[in-house]
Amino acid sequence: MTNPKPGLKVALLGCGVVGSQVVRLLREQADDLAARIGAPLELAGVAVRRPGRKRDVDLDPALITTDAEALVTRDDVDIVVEVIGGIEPARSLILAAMAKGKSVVTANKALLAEDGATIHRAARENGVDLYFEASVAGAIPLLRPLRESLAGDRIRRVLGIVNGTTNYILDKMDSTGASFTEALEEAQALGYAEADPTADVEGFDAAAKAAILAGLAFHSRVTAADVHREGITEITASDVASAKAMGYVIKLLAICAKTEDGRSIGVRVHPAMIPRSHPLAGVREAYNAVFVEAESAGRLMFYGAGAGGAPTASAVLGDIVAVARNRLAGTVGPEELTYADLKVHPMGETITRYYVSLDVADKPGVLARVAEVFARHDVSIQTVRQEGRGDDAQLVLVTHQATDAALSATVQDLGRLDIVRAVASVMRVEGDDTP
Ligand SMILES: NC(=O)C1=CN([C@@H]2O[C@H](COP(=O)(O)OP(=O)(O)OC[C@H]3O[C@@H](n4cnc5c(N)ncnc54)[C@H](O)[C@@H]3O)[C@@H](O)[C@H]2O)C=CC1
Ligand SMILES: N[C@@H](CC=O)C(=O)O
Ligand code: NA
Repeated sequence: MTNPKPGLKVALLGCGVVGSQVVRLLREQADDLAARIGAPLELAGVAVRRPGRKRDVDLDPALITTDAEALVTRDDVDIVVEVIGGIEPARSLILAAMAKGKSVVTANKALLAEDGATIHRAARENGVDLYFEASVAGAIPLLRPLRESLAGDRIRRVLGIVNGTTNYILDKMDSTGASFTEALEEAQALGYAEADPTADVEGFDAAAKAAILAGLAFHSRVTAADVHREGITEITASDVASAKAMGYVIKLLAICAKTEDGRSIGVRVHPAMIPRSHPLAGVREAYNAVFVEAESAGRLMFYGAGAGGAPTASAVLGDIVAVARNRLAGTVGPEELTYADLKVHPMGETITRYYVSLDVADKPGVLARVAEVFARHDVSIQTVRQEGRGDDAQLVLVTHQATDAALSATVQDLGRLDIVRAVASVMRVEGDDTP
């Protein structure tokens, strides 16, 4: 095959789980990529931290460098692919590359959620591309559909499972009755969770993704600090069993929603019970799935692998092809739009439902006193289930919709009642309105 145009040179930053698969795919699919782009791609260099390390891919020693800054500013480099992760030196390297006119592809959700403003501004000012499909829900085409395919619609809500590790843990707890610790150990043994899994299990990874999704969906600036975040470390086998008994399953959800009046948005990540009939309930193991609800398109669901070297590299390669085509055409893709400038409202204003499990004294009048606390805060109860256990009983209540502030004030007051031995568990209930 002859290629009519000169090749485009790609500099790769980081050669770990994702980077090594990017190298493999660039190599294995070189002819297809050249045909699709209209010019060949050439790996100009690979910046690594430890050159001697054994990797999943063989690298020509001549391509390896530890001087990432020199690589990204080299005159012959067209596209920089950043798969190092973290804030620094990733941010400085991306900015240095853009200042030299290179387009950038990154999978770095942490950086985009913390300081996306700086990176997007640099792309705009330097007239270069910034593509980041791999940063949210790995292989799943999600950001490009939001930025491009749905550019003619109005998005109301984005709701999904965007962290594979926590979905694997919750799925194992649900299907085998395992404890959180047992399920986490399994996830680590299978390589889903990091040795330090804090970013996954405490919800930081999902919160960064929620910030990116909300920004794109609602054309507003949203950072990780704006996202209400709760992880899954407190979920017990007994919570999972109670959810099951009531026809629910517990999932870590990312929810980005515009208020009814369209004046603000809520962005939150927390575990929630969803009905077992909900499509997200069937998302098993480490898979991700995201619902997008738009005014004209209605409900759309995106499903697939949210993590892993090859799946994530697939999204990176898709971005490289798009950026390469843009460069050959002398253009750039759509830039970040924050014209709507919607503010993120506090969690207390969010409308949601609660599941509340109380250990109470098993004597007459208990239910009435508990119901009075709900009524005092104007929270209506949808269902009550009571199980006697000798002197004690367990009372399980599910509410109708109310503000999160009213619900949490209710729970606080319930804890003060002398007949309540313990507030055993509290969880939000979501998805009853989504088929
Ligand atoms: N692994 C996955 O499933 C997914 C990862 N991502 C994102 O992709 C990025 C890369 O993730 P992984 O490949 O999993 O991480 P990793 O830790 O396997 O690879 C990162 C590599 O960068 C190297 N590195 C660190 N500092 C460097 C420097 N200054 N110069 C050159 N190399 C340096 C590290 O030595 C390491 O080999 C992160 O932003 C991550 O959030 C996104 C979606 C899924
Ligand atoms: N740790 C993340 C990987 C991709 O973003 C996850 O488990 O989903
Ligand atoms: Na994606």
